[in-house]
Amino acid sequence: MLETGAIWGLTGTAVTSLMFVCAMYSQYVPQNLRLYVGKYAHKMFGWMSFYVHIKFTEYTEEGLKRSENYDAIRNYLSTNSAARAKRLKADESKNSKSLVLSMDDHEEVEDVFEGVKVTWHSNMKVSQSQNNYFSRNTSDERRFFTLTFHKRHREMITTTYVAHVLREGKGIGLSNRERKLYTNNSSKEWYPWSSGKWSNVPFHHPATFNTLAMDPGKKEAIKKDLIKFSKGKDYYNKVGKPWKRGYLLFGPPGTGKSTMISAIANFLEYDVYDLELTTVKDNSELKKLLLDTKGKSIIVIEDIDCSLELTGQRKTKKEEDDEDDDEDKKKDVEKKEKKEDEKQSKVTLSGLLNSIDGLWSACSDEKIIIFTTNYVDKLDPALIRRGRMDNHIEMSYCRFEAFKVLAKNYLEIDSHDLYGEIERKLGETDMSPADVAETLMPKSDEEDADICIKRLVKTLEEEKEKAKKLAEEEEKKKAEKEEKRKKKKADEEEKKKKKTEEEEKEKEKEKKVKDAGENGDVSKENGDA
Ligand SMILES: Nc1ncnc2c1ncn2[C@@H]1O[C@H](COP(=O)(O)OP(=O)(O)OP(=O)(O)O)[C@@H](O)[C@H]1O
Ligand SMILES: [Mg+2]
Repeated sequence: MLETGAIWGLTGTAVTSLMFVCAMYSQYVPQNLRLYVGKYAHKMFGWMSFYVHIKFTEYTEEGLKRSENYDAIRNYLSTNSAARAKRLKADESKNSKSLVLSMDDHEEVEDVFEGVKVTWHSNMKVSQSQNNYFSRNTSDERRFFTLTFHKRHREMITTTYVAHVLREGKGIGLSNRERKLYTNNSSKEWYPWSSGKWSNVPFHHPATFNTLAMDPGKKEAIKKDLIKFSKGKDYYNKVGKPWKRGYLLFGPPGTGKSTMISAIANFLEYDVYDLELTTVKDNSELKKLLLDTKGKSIIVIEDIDCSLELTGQRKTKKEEDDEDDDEDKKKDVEKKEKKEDEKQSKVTLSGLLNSIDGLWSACSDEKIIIFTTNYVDKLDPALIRRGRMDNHIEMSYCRFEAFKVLAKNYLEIDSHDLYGEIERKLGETDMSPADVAETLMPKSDEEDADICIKRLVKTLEEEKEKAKKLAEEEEKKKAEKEEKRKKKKADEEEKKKKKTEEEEKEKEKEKKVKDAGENGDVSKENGDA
């Protein structure tokens, strides 16, 4: 029986000999031969082994683009199996809103799927590469996951399991990602090395459907519509419709159109693309911008009536207003308008419609497009027809139901003695939720809910008075205008009458002269005779 000391001695000798053989092998055997031996040794082990290995690399073949599959697997493992790993790595990814804990390099975890056990290894290989620019060697860390399983499960693992891991991992990545607010750059900045067509910042708007003040029934209907849309991938496929939905938000200023967009983005966890049409040069630029948007996003065009000359009606209105002005003034306005038109983008209504339709038919990703406007009547019907803008939502002045939400948000109260009076007054006055919210907000620590509610009652009274005065002034102006119009008409008729009289007089005069001439001729003829 060997003693412990002797065993250690023998082991040490064996290890030293092995190291010596390895050193000799790499020193004296040519590299080509080593590669050859390595290749066949690998093949032989493959034949003998019962296990299959699949490698998923961090970067794609070209080495430039990060592999989406690698990230999906990392997400999957960090949620499902990484808790079992002994060493974890905390990644503070640029696009992730929280820390991602994943397996550290050279760790291994097991996963079980439909009763089959598989093993995931996380590997890291350092390769030396020549940096041409500085003519020096740099080391390059390449990471990859290896999936190992018994070869009798090959069919199930390569199809069902891998698809399951990628799908789950992508889903986890989406819910974990930091959402973005994108704004379009002018085409002068569209370089690959700069921010490209869109610049982005993290999207952190706190608005939610809970804080949005509007009719509860309407709010629920919108939420249901959004849920149905976001889960409707198969349904849209089945009916042959691109997976998109258009919303038109209209209403007076300060009624919560922009707030609603943020609430929708937070509800669905979508990115927001805020498209500023006035910086888009032409229709083709618009198309490129829209095609460069990702799925699970909302594309917003705010104040669509101001972004483009979309309607003929607006001109008509201007013409009506200009009716009373004198010619010089009219010419000045026309000149100014022409200059502004030249400065504006060349995007046209048909260009916008084509881009929207073309975009959706080209890429059927999960996208919502939202237009907002203060004047829905001014929009061309082609722009807002169903199919393009499927859901028309009116954001209205603050009524009692909306007020209750604001009072709960801003003052944390559900009732007050003055609620009855407020309900009546809100029905008589058109005050926007933005104004009500501002009045309700405590302006100092000393102000409590009671003070703020009383201030609102007072403001509502003032607003009612103001509206009354405004209506009276409007009425007066209208009457004056009507008077002016009637006077103008009477003057014109008087002028016309005078002109007709003068013309008649002139005609009579001419007739007399003619008659006199004819009589003169006749008497002359008679005299001659
Ligand atoms: N319905 C609402 N619910 C909650 N807050 C609101 C609502 N409407 C307005 N507000 C408050 O008023 C502010 C202005 O509202 P918002 O910008 O959404 O109005 P808008 O309809 O987009 O106005 P505009 O037509 O001028 O763009 C918001 O920051 C929000 O605090
Ligand atoms: Mg707005």
